[in-house]
Amino acid sequence: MTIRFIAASRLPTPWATFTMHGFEDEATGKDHIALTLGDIADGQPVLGRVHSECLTGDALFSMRCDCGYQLQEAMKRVAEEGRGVILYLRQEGRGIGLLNKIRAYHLQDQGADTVEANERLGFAADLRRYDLCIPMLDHLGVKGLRLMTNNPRKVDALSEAGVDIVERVSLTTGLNPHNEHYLATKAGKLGHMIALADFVPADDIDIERKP
Ligand SMILES: Nc1nc2c(ncn2[C@@H]2O[C@H](COP(=O)(O)OP(=O)(O)OP(=O)(O)O)[C@@H](O)[C@H]2O)c(=O)[nH]1
Ligand SMILES: [Zn+2]
Repeated sequence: MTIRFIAASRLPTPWATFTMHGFEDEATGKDHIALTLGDIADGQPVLGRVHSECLTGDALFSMRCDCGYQLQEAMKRVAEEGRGVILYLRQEGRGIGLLNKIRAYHLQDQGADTVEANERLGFAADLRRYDLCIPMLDHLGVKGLRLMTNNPRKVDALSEAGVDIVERVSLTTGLNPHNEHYLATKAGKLGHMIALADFVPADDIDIERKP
């Protein structure tokens, strides 16, 4: 696998002005990005998130999942700390791609849960890989992560790939009537370490895009 660094630029957001680093995966042709803030190459563990693309949640404000809320919260927390990294991986739909995710959503509209829908389409529940994080983090000089996630498989997969996860930081936000069942399935079938009672409800979150 060859991940090639292409270019970096400023990325002003409502929470901080991040540096955006663009990478290309030469094997798949996919591009991935990292948002960074502060000095993350000083050898100390870095607050971080490894976020999988969810066009519907991240860009279209979908309430079916918690992805957009988690991304916003992760960016906010990194900004508050003044230091951190967010790897944004183009592994849409847990690796099945956008159009297959829409197929899966169609099955979910008819009653399947998120895991059953993937299986009915002939996919495993989760096809993501995390080894591409290693060259990205190496390029950025990150030595260890305090990783914001509720997904134990992500922690294991990243550790197995060679990322030093020094701590798991919970990221429970964005609960709403449309994603309650989805989140319960993640806890029940995918092993996510979440209890619905811990969630910050979506109603309490501002989508802040003021200049
Ligand atoms: N196939 C499929 N993918 C989904 C569905 N809902 C969200 N996704 C994708 O799931 C990915 C996010 O994964 P999640 O399981 O929500 O979260 P996670 O990254 O495993 O764990 P956290 O770090 O706790 O957020 C993104 O790529 C989304 O596009 C769904 O119903 N079906
Ligand atoms: Zn999502």
